Amino acid sequence: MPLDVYTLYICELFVLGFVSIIMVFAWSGTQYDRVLGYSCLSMGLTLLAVFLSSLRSFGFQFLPIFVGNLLLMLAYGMLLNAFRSFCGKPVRYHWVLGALIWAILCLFPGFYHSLPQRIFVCCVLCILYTSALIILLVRSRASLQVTFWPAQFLLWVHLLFHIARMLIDTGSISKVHGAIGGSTFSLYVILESILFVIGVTFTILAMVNERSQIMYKQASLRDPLTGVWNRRALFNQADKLTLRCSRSAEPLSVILFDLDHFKSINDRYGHYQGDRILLDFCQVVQQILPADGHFARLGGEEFAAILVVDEPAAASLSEQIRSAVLASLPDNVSYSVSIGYTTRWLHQQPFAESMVAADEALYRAKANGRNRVEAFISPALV
Ligand SMILES: Nc1nc2c(ncn2[C@@H]2O[C@H](COP(=O)(O)OP(=O)(O)OP(=O)(O)O)[C@@H](O)[C@H]2O)c(=O)[nH]1
Repeated sequence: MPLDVYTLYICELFVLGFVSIIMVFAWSGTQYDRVLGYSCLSMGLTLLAVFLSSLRSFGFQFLPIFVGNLLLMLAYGMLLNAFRSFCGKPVRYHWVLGALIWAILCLFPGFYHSLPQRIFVCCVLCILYTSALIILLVRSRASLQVTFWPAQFLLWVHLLFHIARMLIDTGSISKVHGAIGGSTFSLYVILESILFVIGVTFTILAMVNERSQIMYKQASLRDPLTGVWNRRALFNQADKLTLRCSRSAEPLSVILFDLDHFKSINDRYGHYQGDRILLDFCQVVQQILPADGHFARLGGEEFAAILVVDEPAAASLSEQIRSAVLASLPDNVSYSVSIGYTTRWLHQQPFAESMVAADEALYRAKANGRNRVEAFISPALV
């Protein structure tokens, strides 16, 4: 059974209306996320463009040809803005370029009255916009683990369709009134655009949802002030490292840090300065620790690191950190740190026991005058 252009038209208007409503609800539900905001505008403009295109069957020329396609280019521009916002890029003039080119070309009667030329330019602009969306998607690969490939697939199908249309659609006038573009190829254009609109709507919703989930997950594992891992993340990581070390018979070292007399620093210089010292301390430690070390803020002015290194390496790193902290004078404020560490080779014991041992060493560092490094001494050796 051949596809009927009028039925497809109604389907497209219905689908566009429906996805526009979904987008508006999703946009308000996400506290007016910019990506969804631009997507709403894109859907709304496409709906208007398709409606104006249907006026061709009532004998209109200017509204479907000039205004309809102009709105379609603006809709692509809004989609570009949505993807740029997703990448964290500012919205510039790019989104209006397609519409501008269309408006200028329509000033030439030769172009305005030539269906093949209009189809060719429309295809080129669609290909350019879709290519830009693909490039932006590749740039945001890091924040898209699940949605990346479906989104790529969708955009590549759209791109290839328009390349094929450029080669196949000769612009022969359709005998059926009301076809988008007015050519016999219009049936396929409407069909593809219905599928693209549905696909792009759910892809954008999935992209925004995935990004939020990653953000919330990151936030639940990071310390909001310093940006380093928090206690929960450290313990998650510790479980993995303990398993790895027990399999490979590698040593696991735990180092605990506690800034000295931090209360008096807060009292003397203020809480804001105290925060700056916490940030400085994290910077100093991260410059010294090996890249595969895990460093976290346990709370207040207490920090911990877990590393797959033996005792001499743990002692050397601790000493380096202690002296680097002393030499670092953020805003000319001097501060110091007490450090306790422990190293274990056999990992039958839970990780929490290593924490208790390192804490015991830290307690001795404080008791012995602060600004020093102490190792855990096993009771069997005392
Ligand atoms: N500026 C700032 N201060 C904090 C933060 N979290 C905890 N503190 C302060 O850290 C101080 C910790 O004080 P104490 O536990 O008495 O320890 P201390 O003064 O460092 O003394 P010792 O550990 O014995 O050397 C308290 O005054 C807390 O208010 C924070 O996020 N920012």
